[in-house]
This record gives sequence, C-alpha cells and structure tokens, in this order.
Amino acid sequence: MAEEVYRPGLEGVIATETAISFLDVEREEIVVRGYNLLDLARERTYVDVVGLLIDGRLPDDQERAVLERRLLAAAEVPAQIWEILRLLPPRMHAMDRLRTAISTLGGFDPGVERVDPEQDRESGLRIVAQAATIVANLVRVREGQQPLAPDPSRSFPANFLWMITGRDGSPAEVRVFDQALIAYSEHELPNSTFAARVIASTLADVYGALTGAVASLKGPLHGGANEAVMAMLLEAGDEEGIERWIRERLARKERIMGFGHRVYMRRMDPRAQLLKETLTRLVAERGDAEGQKLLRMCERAERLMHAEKGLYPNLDYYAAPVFYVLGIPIELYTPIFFAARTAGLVAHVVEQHAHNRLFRPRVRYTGPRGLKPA
Ligand SMILES: CC(=O)SCCNC(=O)CCNC(=O)[C@H](O)C(C)(C)COP(=O)(O)OP(=O)(O)OC[C@H]1O[C@@H](n2cnc3c(N)ncnc32)[C@H](O)[C@@H]1OP(=O)(O)O
Ligand SMILES: O=C([O-])CC(=O)C(=O)O
Repeated sequence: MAEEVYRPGLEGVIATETAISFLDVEREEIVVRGYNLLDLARERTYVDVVGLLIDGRLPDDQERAVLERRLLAAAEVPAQIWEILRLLPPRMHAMDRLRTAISTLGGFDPGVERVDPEQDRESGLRIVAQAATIVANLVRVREGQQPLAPDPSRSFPANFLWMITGRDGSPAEVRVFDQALIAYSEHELPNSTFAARVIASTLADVYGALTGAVASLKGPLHGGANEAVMAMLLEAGDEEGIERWIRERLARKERIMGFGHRVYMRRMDPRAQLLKETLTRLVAERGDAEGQKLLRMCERAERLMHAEKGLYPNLDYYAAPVFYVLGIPIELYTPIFFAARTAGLVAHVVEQHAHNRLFRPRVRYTGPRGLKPA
C-alpha cells in the first residue's frame, strides 16, 4: 500500500471531485454551481435552485414555471405509502418513518432499476416532489388523520407550507419558508451527502442512496440539531434561562446544539446569518412578541457561546426559531431539512453515477492477530 494517511472522521480529506458546490470558508461563500447560495436565497426561489442543482443551470421564468408545474404534478404520493406509515409504531421517530417512506417510494418508480444519470434526474425530481408531501403529512398520518393531498394551484413552497400547517401562509411567510428551503438545499459534502455518494458508488439506485442520507441526517451532530435547538429554547424559557441552561451544560462539558461546524469551525455559518436576518425581519414585521423573545434568547446565547467557547451558530441554530414562528411542528424540522436537501442529494447521486469510482478505503488495524479458534 502507498503512504499510510489516517485522519479520524476524514477531517480535511478531499474525498471526491464535484462541480456542484464548494464551501469557500476564507471568502465566506457557499458556491453552488458558480453562484453564491446566499444570493440565490435572496433573489431566487427554491424551485430555481432545484433546476440549478438537478439540471445544471438556473431556469428562466418560463422554464421555472414548467419545472414548478412538473414538481406539483409529481407530488401526489401512492396510497400504499400512507398505509405503511399508519402501520408503524406512533412513537417511532419522524426521521425513521420518513426513512421507511423514502425507501418504499422506490418500489413505485418504474425506472428504479435503470441506474443512469438521465433516470436519476427523472427519479430525483419525483423524490423532491414527493418528499415534501410525505414530510408535511408525517404528523397528520401518525395522529390517524387523512393526509392533505398536494394542491397544484399553489406555488411549490406555498403548497408545502400549507400541507404542513393546514393554513395558507402570508406571502411573507411563504417567502421565508422558501428561503429556508434554499438555505438547506445543498452544502458540499456533509455526512449525509457523503453517505449518499458512498451508497451510489456501488451503482445502487437514487432511492437507496437517499434512504441512507435520511438515516445520517437524523443524528443530533447533523440535521437532528435543529430540533434540539428548539427544545433548548423552550426549556430555557427566557433570556436569563438560556444563559443558565448553557452555563450548566458547559460546566458539565456537554455540547450545545446549533453551535460549531466541522468546516466553518470558528466562523459563523453564512446561512445562520441569513436566517438570523430573516427571523429579525419576520418578527419585527408581525410585531410577534414571542418571536422577538426567541430572537433575544438566541442572540444572548450566541454572545455567551462566543465568549465562553469561541463558537458560532450553524444553520440549524437560526432555522429552529424561524420554523417555530412559522407554526411548524418541531418533529418536522429535521424532516424538512431532508426534503429541502433532496435537490442537492439528487445532484450528487447523478454526478456520482456519471463519474463513478467505487468508494472502498482501507483501515489502520488496531485489533489482535494470531489468535487460534481452538
Ligand atoms: C446543518 C448542520 O448539520 S450543522 C451541524 C449541526 N450539529 C450541531 O449543531 C451539533 C453541535 N455541534 C457539534 O457537535 C460539533 O460542532 C460538530 C459535530 C458540528 C462539528 O464537530 P467537529 O468538527 O468534530 O468538532 P470537534 O468535536 O473536534 O470540536 C472542537 C472543540 O469544540 C468543542 N465543540 C464543538 N462544538 C461544540 C458545541 N456545539 N458545544 C460545545 N462545544 C463544542 C468540542 O468539544 C471540542 O472541544 P475540545 O477541543 O476542548 O475537545
Ligand atoms: O456541512 C455539514 O457538515 C453539515 C451542514 O452544515 C449541512 O449539511 O448543511
């Protein structure tokens, strides 16, 4: 074997080439197919970003309308998926129910066994569309209610938010939700995307690769952090409470969810800054006293974590209060992360299949040798 290099957690290791995205930490820029993700969030829609990620370029107005109609037309979920979800134990974690649903969706796609970039794109758009419908209805189905069917007369984000909350969001709320979807849409090579690419590198299909990504995203060190952040804010109650809550945990050497990041390390995640601004605007416009209190708590904790640990918030930190003021049930925060990320994940599976090399690294063996079984 050539020179042995071992970096625990593959920290800093280049694991693949990609033309999809890159975190330029020095310039504080998340590059997505040449664009700054924050520019996309400020000026474009999530559907545009789906087109950019999966088809490779930003759609014009007409192309966006076609893509949006196509997504909404594909958003209906087979009735059997709801039946399977109803059979699962109600206490089962929402991400585990989602993982089961994404895995099962493959069985309803006639092209599932045809693994090539063209079919991946086709199946990928179905997943983007159907993941939103499944995620939005997870709570409703767990509670034994009928799922809300997608309404193609609404825009993609308006329909998604309506299926979640059961009421029409204001144009400002829909825009905020759309921005959050863009913020979550793609982020280079996080654990979940790496997991999807590793699975895809065996030439397994896009459903299998994305099922693995759901499993990865559930973890509190990754997507699960947004729900943990909200639990922390609610338990702490107010500004003094959050300060006490964090100091107690830091004294016990515990991690505070929503802070730190493998790549940004001791810098602010640009997406957290974007959603902080979004939250500030939304609660000010609405004169939302509870939202304003949450914002003050977040800012207080942000100052404390910087002073005590030199750590900054990541996207999950400000996404949590944004979802809360939009009236989204907390158990759907991580599933929504996945639904938004389907666009990026599909792009990575397409790319992996198009330029495949099986992932199969080696180990540094630390176990015994020479033992005799008898
Ligand atoms: C959208 C996303 O998925 S973003 C990630 C969401 N996850 C979270 O918010 C979970 C909380 N954060 C963390 O656990 C970490 O920061 C991670 C997992 C995101 C990144 O971890 P790593 O790159 O492995 O950083 P690592 O564990 O080496 O941390 C470096 C130091 O900072 C500390 N640290 C890192 N994050 C935190 C945190 N959130 N709270 C307290 N201390 C922390 C570590 O304890 C460690 O301290 P030490 O050197 O004294 O031991
Ligand atoms: O990049 C990471 O490691 C995690 C993250 O922020 C994301 O997936 O959005």
